[in-house]
Formats: sequence, structure tokens, C-alpha cells
Amino acid sequence: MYPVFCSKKLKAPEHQVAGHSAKEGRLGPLVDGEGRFFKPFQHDFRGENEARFYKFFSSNKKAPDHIHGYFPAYHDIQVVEASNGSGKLPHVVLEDVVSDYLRPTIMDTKIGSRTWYPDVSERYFNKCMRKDRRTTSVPLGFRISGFKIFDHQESSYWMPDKKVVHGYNVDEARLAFRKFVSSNSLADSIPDCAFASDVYGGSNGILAQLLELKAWFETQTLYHLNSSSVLMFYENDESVLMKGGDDAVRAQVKLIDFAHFVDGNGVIDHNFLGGLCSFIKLIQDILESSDKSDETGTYRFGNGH
Ligand SMILES: Nc1ncnc2c1ncn2[C@@H]1O[C@H](COP(=O)(O)OP(=O)(O)OP(=O)(O)O)[C@@H](O)[C@H]1O
Ligand SMILES: O=P(O)(O)O[C@@H]1[C@H](O)[C@H](O)[C@@H](OP(=O)(O)O)[C@H](OP(=O)(O)O)[C@H]1O
Repeated sequence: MYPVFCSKKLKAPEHQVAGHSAKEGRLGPLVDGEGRFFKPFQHDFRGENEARFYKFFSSNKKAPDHIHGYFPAYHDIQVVEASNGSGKLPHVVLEDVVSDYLRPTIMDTKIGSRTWYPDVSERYFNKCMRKDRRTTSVPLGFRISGFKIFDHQESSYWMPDKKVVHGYNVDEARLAFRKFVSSNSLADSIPDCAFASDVYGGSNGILAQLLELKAWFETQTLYHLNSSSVLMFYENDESVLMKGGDDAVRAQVKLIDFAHFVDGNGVIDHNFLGGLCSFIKLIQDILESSDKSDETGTYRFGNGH
């Protein structure tokens, strides 16, 4: 049995960019406003499986401490009122990773060229194959699930519709990664990549973090993370950006969504590793082309744009 937790304070997260949402009476995650994220058990085996992942992983000494830091902290399972009014339901209680950001700019990217895995039902296999082929999962090894960017020119968030994002081709996905670190994301079709070096570059930036994760995935055989995501985010509040530098933007990578994880059984997770390498290459290309633009004073597209 799981502990029952009563709170009227739980509400739908303000900064969720993908996945099942608690809005409009549906079943989705909730936050307590004090740094905790409550993810409801999903149907079939998924909720149980994700809870199993967090239980194993949070106490797994075989994964080094710095790798644990790339996952939301796990705060057990609690039974709370589900967001869809269906009554009490177990929720995995996690650290709300964006709770202390003023204006987080966030992207959720599903990693792997395939989201299915051995022994799934034929129905699930077909559903995954269809999505993997229709999106950038097959050609790029990942697909963007959703993102939101704080646009300084408009003083508001820009969050493209889920259907639009899921329809991105390879070039559009690459462009989204450039917009993600630009100050002119909405107004201009040519992103300025103004924040690329602070967010993607530097010793604490997204690239450095991804490289550390890659080094672990090159050897870890504990878990296969099917259909899991890289969540990347940074502080995009003007007062913080004025200070400049990678410390101010607090760019972070977290791995999330383990409803479909399976035990690694001594085998490297090639599917996740391959997707991660492709993700890293895209970030490196952006950094390289924005370095060139710094030299010339103008921003230039890489990758044939
Ligand atoms: N620990 C967390 N802290 C803050 N936000 C989070 C956290 N985990 C997830 N999110 C937000 O919730 C979204 C959905 O998360 P997640 O992928 O775990 O849900 P899901 O419903 O299983 O998704 P899917 O339907 O794609 O499988 C993420 O894109 C992110 O915006
Ligand atoms: O990317 P989208 O369009 O938001 O679609 C969701 C996404 O593919 C999830 O991975 C999937 O969960 P599973 O991988 O666990 O099936 C979910 O299925 P669901 O709605 O059947 O839970 C989809 O709705």
C-alpha cells in the first residue's frame, strides 16, 4: 500500500511541454508549488514500471553520483486525488526540476530511432513504428515532443502546437534547436542563436552535460530506456540574461519518462546511445556555426539552411 496524501494545493504544472496533461479534466501530472512533481500511474503496467525504475535507480550504487544528478530526485509514491476527478490514484513523486526557474525555456525530446522494444504487443509495435517513421525518430534518432520558448520581443511564451511539432521534418527539427537558444524566436525566421554559447556551450552547458551522459551510456548495461526523453531547460528571465554567462542561465539536462524501461541484462542500450550521439552532433553544429557568426558579426546557418 502507498501512503495517502491529502492536499488541496496540487495544480497542473505551468511549464509542462509534452505528454499527458492534467488540463481540461484529463489525467496528468500535478505540482505542489514547493518543488514536487506528481506523475500519476498510467494505464496498463506503465505506472508500475516507471515507479519500479525510480525505486531501483534511486538506490542503485552502480550508477555514479554525477549520473544520478541527471534524473529528477525521487520522493517515493503517494496516493493523491487524480486530476481527472476519478478519485485517489498512486503518483510517483519527483523533484519538480523547473520549480525555481523564473522563465524556463524548455524542450522535451524523445530519444531513440525506435520507441518499440522486444516482446511488446503487435498493436503497440504498430503504433510505435507508425510514429517513428512519420517523425524524425528514424532519420535523426530522436524527435521533439514539445517545447516552449520565452520570447523577449513579445514578452510572452511561444509554444508551438503539438501537432505542428510532431509533424517536423529533419530541417524543421534542427531549426527548432536553433530557435530554442535565440532572442528572436517568434518574429524572425532566421534565429539569431544569441544564447547558444551560454546555454549549449561552456563547461556547465548542455553539450558538456550530454557528453557526460554519453560516456555513461557507452558502458552502462543496467537499463534500456525505451521511449524516454531528454528534458533540457534554462533560465530565460531578462534580469538573469543581462548578467550573461553559463552560470546565470543554469542550463540543465534531465532524463525523464521511464514507463517503458526494461532491464539491460548486460547489453548496451544502443538505441538510446545512438539517439544521444545524434542529438549531441546537432548541438555541436549549432555551436560551431554560431562561433563562425561571432567571427564575422553575422549569424550564418549550418547544415545547408
Ligand atoms: N520531474 C519533472 N519536473 C518538471 N517537469 C516535468 C518533470 N517530469 C516531466 N515533466 C514535464 O512533463 C512533461 C511530460 O512528462 P513525461 O514524458 O514524463 O509524461 P508522459 O505523460 O509519460 O509523456 P508521454 O505521453 O510522451 O509518454 C515533460 O515534457 C515536462 O514538461
Ligand atoms: O507523442 P504524443 O502524440 O503525445 O503521443 C503520446 C506518446 O507517443 C507517448 O509515448 C504514448 O505513450 P506510450 O508510449 O506509453 O504508449 C502516448 O500513448 P497513450 O495516449 O496511449 O498513453 C501517446 O499519446
